[in-house]
Amino acid sequence: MTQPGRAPEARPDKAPTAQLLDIRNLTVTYRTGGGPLPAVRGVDLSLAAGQKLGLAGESGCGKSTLAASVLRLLPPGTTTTGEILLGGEDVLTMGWSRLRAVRWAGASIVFQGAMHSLNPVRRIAHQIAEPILLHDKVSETLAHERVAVLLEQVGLAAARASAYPHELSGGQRQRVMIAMALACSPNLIVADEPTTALDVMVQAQILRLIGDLVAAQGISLLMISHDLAVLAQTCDRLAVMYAGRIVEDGPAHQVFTDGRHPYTRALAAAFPRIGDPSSRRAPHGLPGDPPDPTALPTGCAFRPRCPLAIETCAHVDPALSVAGPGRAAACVHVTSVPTGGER
Ligand SMILES: Nc1ncnc2c1ncn2[C@@H]1O[C@H](COP(=O)(O)OP(=O)(O)OP(=O)(O)O)[C@@H](O)[C@H]1O
Repeated sequence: MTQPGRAPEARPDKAPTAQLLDIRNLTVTYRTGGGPLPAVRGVDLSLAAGQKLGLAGESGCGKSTLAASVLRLLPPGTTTTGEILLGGEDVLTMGWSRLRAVRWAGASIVFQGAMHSLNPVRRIAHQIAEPILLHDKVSETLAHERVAVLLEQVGLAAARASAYPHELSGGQRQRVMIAMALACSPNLIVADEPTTALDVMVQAQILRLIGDLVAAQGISLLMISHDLAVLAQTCDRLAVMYAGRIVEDGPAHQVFTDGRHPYTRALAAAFPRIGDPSSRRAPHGLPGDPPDPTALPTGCAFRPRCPLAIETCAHVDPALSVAGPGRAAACVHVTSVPTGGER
């Protein structure tokens, strides 16, 4: 599906393409002891050059699986069908040497929990320099000069270059991960719950940092979170995922304040708006639980939790359809879901 996006910013060394990332009919099925587990089911999602797309949804809906697919980081035995076009090349079918070249330089990932992603016994300067040395084939001296620039960009003093990960705070470690993600000037950064486990103040700083850096450098961003409010603050566009499918997609502010799918509305109501004093209520969970991916209900997967479910919903699993200018939602009520206006 194609959505209008923010105009790409000037980036002399990278030619902007209409859709930098174009995911078509992606299905990902894990092999488990209990049989095949469909984690992503026929997803279409695209991202324009320079655009910031947020992907939201509750735990287990397939967000991380989708993120990992973009760089083919899924466990062996996982079946993936469809296409993931990155700059026009299909990541799912490219050879290993091309895939190695695309990782870091074409697209990079910032995972949640930097402590698990960083090597505890290597100084951070060496870890940030590693992808630069691997991809850009520059001298050690030049690589370390670039590390100093990157550290400054992510707000860390150059003196921290010699630190080991355990000598840094959680927020500082996440800044190191962002520096690594930027190291080879990728076209796309995928940030998978980049602020989970950080305190609220630090979360806001890190989100602002990611948003500012990608905007300044014209990098596209796919940011993943269960928190729609966080994504609405950082991204231009939001896609909402439920039980392995995209159920809504549209401009960030509109999706957050006036969701067209009942799940989007429930998710938006479950999180307060950051920095909005009128919404300082505790986040509350959605009633019920997401379905077991191996035993999905018939028809619409959201039906058992949906306040608007009707008989048709037991038989029809709706596809995404137009729900306004630049908007799409997958619900039989798509034209009749009452709009709530500003929350
Ligand atoms: N390696 C794996 N093997 C088998 N099943 C998996 C694997 N990784 C994830 N799953 C299952 O796939 C489904 C989607 O998981 P995924 O982690 O992609 O969701 P998520 O929305 O990112 O959730 P979270 O926010 O908790 O990370 C879940 O049912 C999960 O249990």
